[in-house]
Amino acid sequence: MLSTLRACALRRVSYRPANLHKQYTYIPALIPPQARTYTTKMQTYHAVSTYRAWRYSLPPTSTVGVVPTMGALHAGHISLARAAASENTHVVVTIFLNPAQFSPTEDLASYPKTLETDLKKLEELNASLPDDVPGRISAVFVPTVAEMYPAGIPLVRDQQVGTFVEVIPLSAKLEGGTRPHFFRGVATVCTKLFNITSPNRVYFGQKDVQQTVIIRRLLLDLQFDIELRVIPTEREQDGLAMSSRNVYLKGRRREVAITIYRALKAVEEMYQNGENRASVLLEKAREVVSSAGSEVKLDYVSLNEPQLLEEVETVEKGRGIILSAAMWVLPREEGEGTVRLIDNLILS
Ligand SMILES: Nc1ncnc2c1ncn2[C@@H]1O[C@H](COP(=O)(O)OP(=O)(O)OP(=O)(O)O)[C@@H](O)[C@H]1O
Ligand SMILES: CC(C)(CO)[C@@H](O)C(=O)[O-]
Ligand code: BAL
Repeated sequence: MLSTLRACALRRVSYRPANLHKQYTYIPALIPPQARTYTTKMQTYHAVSTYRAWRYSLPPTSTVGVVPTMGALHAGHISLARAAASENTHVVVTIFLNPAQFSPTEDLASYPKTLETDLKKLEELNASLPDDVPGRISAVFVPTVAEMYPAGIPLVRDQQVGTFVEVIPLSAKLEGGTRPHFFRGVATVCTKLFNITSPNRVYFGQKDVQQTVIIRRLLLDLQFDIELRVIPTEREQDGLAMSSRNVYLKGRRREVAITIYRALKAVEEMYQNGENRASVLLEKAREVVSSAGSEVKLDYVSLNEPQLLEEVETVEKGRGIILSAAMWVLPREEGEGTVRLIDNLILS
């Protein structure tokens, strides 16, 4: 097996589990020492042309793992970058607050922007990675809106011109019910980012589970030669999924935010105790959220299979059924906005 892997690495052929009928495991020694980049300084690129000049200068033995983000980095993003460093010679983090995935009534204007701290966190990660980790963050791609959308990008869909990517009907389900514009914006920007950054692998978080299902489909349908990695959700001590938007939650609102995770865990426990009817399981989640009072409101809770996101009536073992929910934390004081949280667990 080792020689097969080494041959794959040297020919820059993807090492796919399907080839080996085995679960993927990373073996650091397979990355040739000459392709390692410990001493490379992390560079920030704002233009597609300068990024590409760097990307095309890499030796063919290099592998590039890309972590797309909207910035305001937290431990969840860092775990994606760490995973990318563990199996690529170069990690590229993209930071782009993508207007196309926001509706005119959403929080594009107030979304946290912390570029300086973000870059510092990535430098710190680089410094903390042990020697046997083959990759480092070599590049941070921080494009301007004009660079990504040369024709401009008004938030009103009817006013948008240019090329857009839609993954149907997946994009209309779950999150798409409340955010119909959302996945068109995500699929479009990810297609652009993949074309620009030329990754071998891309890293997405389980927290945005529908996004991972859509990206998997997009990679397949548009024939991208890119492997998708889905990284487990990083959580706060009480279980709240880390999210850039958590900075909006202070005091009492932070306390009640945990309700979404409690609801999912209550369903998981019920399932583990033998209940597998979706209607009963989902009712349990609704009960947990409604008993938390009027400060939170459930948007949806759903049980879906992981390929087409079809709703299921019973949770069958071994299918990786997705239990997902979205919940609003309502304003308490003048000037506060509603905060929408999402979370999910896989019932396996
Ligand atoms: N808690 C987390 N654990 C693991 N990955 C995460 C976590 N939160 C976000 N990610 C992943 O990081 C990537 C970039 O996400 P993004 O920049 O939108 O951050 P976010 O915290 O999800 O922000 P938002 O508050 O807007 O939802 C996505 O693939 C996302 O799934
Ligand atoms: C994938 C992404 C960076 C596209 O803007 C965004 O949807 C996110 O951060 O999850
Ligand atoms: N990670 C999700 C990005 C968004 O809500 O726009």
